[in-house]
Amino acid sequence: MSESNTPLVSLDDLRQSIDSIDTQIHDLLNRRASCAKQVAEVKLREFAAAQQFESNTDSSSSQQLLFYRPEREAQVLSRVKAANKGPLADDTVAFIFREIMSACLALEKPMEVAYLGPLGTFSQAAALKHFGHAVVSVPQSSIDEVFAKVANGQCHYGVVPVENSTEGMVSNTLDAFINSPLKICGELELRIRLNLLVAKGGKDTPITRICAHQQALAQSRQWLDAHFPGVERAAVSSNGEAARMAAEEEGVAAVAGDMAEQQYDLLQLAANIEDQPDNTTRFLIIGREDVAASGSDKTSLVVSARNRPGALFKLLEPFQKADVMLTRIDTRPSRTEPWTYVFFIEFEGHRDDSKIIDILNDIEQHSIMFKVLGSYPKAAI
Ligand SMILES: C=C(O[C@@H]1C=C(C(=O)O)C=C[C@H]1O)C(=O)O
Repeated sequence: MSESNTPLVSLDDLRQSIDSIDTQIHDLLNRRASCAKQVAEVKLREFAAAQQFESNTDSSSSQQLLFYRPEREAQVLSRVKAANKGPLADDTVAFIFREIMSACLALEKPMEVAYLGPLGTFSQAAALKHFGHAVVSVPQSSIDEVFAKVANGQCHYGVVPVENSTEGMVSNTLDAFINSPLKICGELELRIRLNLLVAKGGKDTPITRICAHQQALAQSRQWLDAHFPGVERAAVSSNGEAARMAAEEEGVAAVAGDMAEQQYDLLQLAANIEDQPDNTTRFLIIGREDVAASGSDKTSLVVSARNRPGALFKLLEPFQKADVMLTRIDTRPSRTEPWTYVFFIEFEGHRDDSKIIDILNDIEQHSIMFKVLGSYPKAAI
């Protein structure tokens, strides 16, 4: 036997080591959870004291009790990734800590997160990726409903798709922001893998209709043209809904992801049918409160300029002058009068940074409508 094949330590010894490490991990997890519970008590005390102070001074601040702190969670995730020495991958370590924080936070207060349902959509996968599996994810029938549930306080946060690397912006989400009081509290990206799904037992049934959300149909258009030319395609409210239809209706196939496949116990006829191999969707987290700076943030704003030459240049010039990186700009019809537009501008930095305060003041002077949608930590996982 060559030297490299000679076990240095016996299997029994290794398993004993693992058992002893597990005991330590277990103990540390519960010690961490106890700390998080104490944090909750401190937050409660500070909140009660602030309320008391307010009632004495008759001020009308709308201070909220905030258990969940997006900026702190982003810092924890960035720190563990930066400190990771392997052999586990940085992303793997971040996912594990994501779940640990989610479980700790659930001891403080289980959060309810609204997403575009039904069960099994990419929006639900995004909600669980961002908040971890200890949150209660609450399906909604439309993006507008997600906004409404958060705005009226029935859910703590919402998750909405905002752009896809193949298909571009999700106009419904951008339009919803224009009149919404909600703030952007976070962002995340999700790799979108699409499968062609039918009911179990439907392998030999001819496919007469292919259903999916319009984004998923668009993201797999070339594949569907090549493999199912002439078969009717129907855009439905979500991929989850398409999966539900495929489970119930003979001859219906759905284009949807793994979660929908499991949720409705479907049969996969073809995997990864998306036309772009790196098909990715970016989601935003919406909430009612502003988020403090994490040290690595983005800011989004919606602005409308006077219809005159150089107006867009005037809006963008302050970024160039201050050397601030723009990460995205979109245009939508203003919906107040024809041929007027609003711009969604997204850039690096937090609205409390002095450099950004100056830029925002400058832009506000050159705009007829101006709203900061929020400053939030850059995606950490
Ligand atoms: C523990 C805290 O509260 C929550 C739980 C966190 C955690 O488990 O690390 C981090 C931020 C908050 O969402 C805190 O604010 O520090």
